[in-house]
Amino acid sequence: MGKRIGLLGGSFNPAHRGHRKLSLHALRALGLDEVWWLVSPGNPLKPVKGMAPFPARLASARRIARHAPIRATAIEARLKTRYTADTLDKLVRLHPKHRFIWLMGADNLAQFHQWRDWRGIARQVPIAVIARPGYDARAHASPAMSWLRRAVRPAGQAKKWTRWRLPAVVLLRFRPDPTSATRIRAADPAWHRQFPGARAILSPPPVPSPPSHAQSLQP
Ligand SMILES: Nc1ncnc2c1ncn2[C@@H]1O[C@H](COP(=O)(O)OP(=O)(O)OP(=O)(O)O)[C@@H](O)[C@H]1O
Ligand SMILES: O=C(O)c1ccc[n+]([C@@H]2O[C@H](COP(=O)([O-])O)[C@@H](O)[C@H]2O)c1
Repeated sequence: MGKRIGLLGGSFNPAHRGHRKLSLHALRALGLDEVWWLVSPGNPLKPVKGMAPFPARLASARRIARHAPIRATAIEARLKTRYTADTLDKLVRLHPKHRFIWLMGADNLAQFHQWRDWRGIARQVPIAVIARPGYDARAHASPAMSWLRRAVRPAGQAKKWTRWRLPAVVLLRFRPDPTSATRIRAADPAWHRQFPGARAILSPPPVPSPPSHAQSLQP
């Protein structure tokens, strides 16, 4: 049966309670069946330096997602995609009965215009933007938002997102959570060591590739 699924892409370097809270809020506000976390093999706009190994980031996401309708996945590693537009193309074709909505924090909306084919993404799936302390003004003034402004839907109609004509954006506001992975890394740069087999990537590998075991990881 087709499900209503929220997709939260992220580096999860590491995953934290902000990810969990925004996902639980989106589940309620959008009437979702599940949220899938797409742990990125490598955000095209972020440096490899300082990025913990994929298995440690995925393991941290699985730990934070426990006992909730949230699935921390290696979908992008399995599909061999890094750009969101490519991931969505493949996911929509792989799961024709499911309905997908893209979730992002306000910081991501502020730089959304730098993503490959961002207008195409907005025409492919609705987008729910979750308020984030310190970023909301920048997100509202962003180039992407000036294009998307006419596509904004009232938050009171958020549960009707499957019926919206695209592009469509809804801004979700709930008690803001100031947690960030940057702060967690600053307090504990070796956070990934708590996950067996985790190694810090201190310099870029010659050919970036997903881990060989990624094929066996659950969606
Ligand atoms: N506290 C938060 N409130 C709202 N959105 C958040 C929050 N934390 C993360 N997000 C959103 O979750 C997604 C994945 O975030 P990511 O894994 O990059 O975490 P982060 O804390 O933003 O990391 P970093 O500090 O390394 O940039 C992004 O869309 C981001 O905007
Ligand atoms: O497709 C792109 O061009 C693109 C550029 C930057 C970020 N993204 C995606 O944005 C999501 C959030 O990334 P991050 O690192 O801010 O957590 C994650 O799914 C990335 O793959 C995608």
